[in-house]
Amino acid sequence: MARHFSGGKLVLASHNPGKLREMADLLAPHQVEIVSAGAIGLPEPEETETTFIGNARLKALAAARASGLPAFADDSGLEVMALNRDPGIYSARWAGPAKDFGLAMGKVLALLAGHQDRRARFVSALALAWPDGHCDAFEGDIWGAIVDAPRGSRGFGYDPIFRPDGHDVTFGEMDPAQKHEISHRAVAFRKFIAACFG
Ligand SMILES: O=c1nc[nH]c2c1ncn2[C@H]1C[C@H](O)[C@@H](COP(=O)(O)OP(=O)(O)OP(=O)(O)O)O1
Ligand SMILES: [Mg+2]
Repeated sequence: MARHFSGGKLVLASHNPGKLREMADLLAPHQVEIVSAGAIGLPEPEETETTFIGNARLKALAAARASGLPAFADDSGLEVMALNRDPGIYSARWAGPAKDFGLAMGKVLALLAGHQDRRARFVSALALAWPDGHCDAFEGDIWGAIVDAPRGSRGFGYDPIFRPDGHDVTFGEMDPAQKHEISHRAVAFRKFIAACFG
């Protein structure tokens, strides 16, 4: 059984501004007072686990223990089928220390050159952890294709090269409200809300 969140402060254990914005948007309809990990001086932990769920738990638990408050983390990434699911859990690291996603997207496109199979999926693992070490985690995904060149400047990260199945536009071109309806993060978020707020 997942532990219920019954209001009060929640630490958003992420240092990625694009993700923090999406997490805050998704939480907006619920009774939550959010504070970001950066705002209360928490460091960015090293992501040493080998799965999205593992790293989401690690980030949420580190923030909950350090702050004494419940903490919510997302670990996510892009899996490209023809690249043996790379960059996967290394999606942030492919952008290098400068967090240059132009570089990371260029790398994906260069490695995919000549491949027929453009299938890819975004994955999001969300974890809610408590200072006593209790933690619940939820995963969501969305399938799509890698386009030939980046399109659009909305969203963040790899959004301009990912076109979700059933749509003509990339996440970089899509209205943020529509991305919030269908994204990997939205799918995981619905499971989280049903289990922890329902
Ligand atoms: O909706 C998305 N649209 C585009 N790109 C995305 C998305 N979701 C994850 N991604 C890519 C970029 C991100 O940098 C990486 C996650 O890596 P990940 O370690 O979970 O996050 P992060 O290091 O950026 O911030 P933090 O760990 O502080 O939450 O995958
Ligand atoms: Mg990270």
